[in-house]
Amino acid sequence: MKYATSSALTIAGTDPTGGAGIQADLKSFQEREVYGMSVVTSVVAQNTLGVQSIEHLSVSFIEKQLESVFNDIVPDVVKTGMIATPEMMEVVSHAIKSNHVPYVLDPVMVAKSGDHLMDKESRQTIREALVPLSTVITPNIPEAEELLEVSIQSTEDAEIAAKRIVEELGAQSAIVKGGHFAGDAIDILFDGKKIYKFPTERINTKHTHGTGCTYSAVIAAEIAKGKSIYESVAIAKQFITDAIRFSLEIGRGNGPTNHWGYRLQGVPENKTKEAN
Ligand SMILES: Nc1ncnc2c1ncn2[C@@H]1O[C@H](COP(=O)(O)OP(=O)(O)OP(=O)(O)O)[C@@H](O)[C@H]1O
Ligand SMILES: Cc1ncc(CO)c(N)n1
Repeated sequence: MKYATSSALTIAGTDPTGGAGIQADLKSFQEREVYGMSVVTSVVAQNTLGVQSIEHLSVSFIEKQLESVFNDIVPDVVKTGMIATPEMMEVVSHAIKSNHVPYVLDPVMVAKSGDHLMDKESRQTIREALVPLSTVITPNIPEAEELLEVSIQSTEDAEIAAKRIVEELGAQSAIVKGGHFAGDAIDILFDGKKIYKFPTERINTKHTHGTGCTYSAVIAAEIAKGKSIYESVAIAKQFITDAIRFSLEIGRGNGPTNHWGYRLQGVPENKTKEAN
């Protein structure tokens, strides 16, 4: 028997330790019961301690991978993460434009460890080549600051930033994530009409490697199923909160989130450990 499914394609870099990048995206798609596909842009030697080295695939080979996917399975959504150079952005932009698919843009610039994942020129190109194509863009505070060349110090600043990313840079909707603020983790969504706030209590943990990748991948998975932006963000916010709350004791640095954390809600304490 064949079983109908939605599908999602991530175009991003890798994390061989499985917490961020393509690996986090595929785990998230799977948890949300969406068929996951991936096109690799850069192979990153990284772990929970930081980034050790990066090798970019050639633009022509990225293009070949995109053709292999789109000539066979047109995804219900595309999500992009690490796209390191302007040339890579051009081929990705072409694939998204010619296939008219919903597009979740995670403008990955710097890893939690502080290592740069994108060169300086690309931070300019992303604004022109990718932001106007996005159904939703998911910057953290430093990324929103970089996109708009402003300083964001408060939730009110984040609201203004989300609006400006839509009205001035041309995204259809924008979520400015509050993970980098002190206090509650409040994400701000502007969907082109209204501002919505998604607050959660900050979980006191250092294990937040790959939170942004996981969050945007879940948003993408829900959009693939036809959910609204608001519903997709609400589901993703719950998912990432549980993934951080039940983060895994693995690795020697800032450990990964737990992609099956949401399944542990209500599981007896002896089977789980609160993150700390
Ligand atoms: N300590 C925390 N407690 C609760 N929620 C958090 C915490 N840290 C991040 N979040 C939430 O996780 C999601 C991802 O946001 P974050 O700002 O961490 O992304 P990011 O910096 O792009 O992540 P990364 O670059 O490491 O993948 C947001 O919903 C944010 O509010
Ligand atoms: C490949 C990749 N994409 C995104 C991030 C952001 O956390 C990371 N660390 N690595």
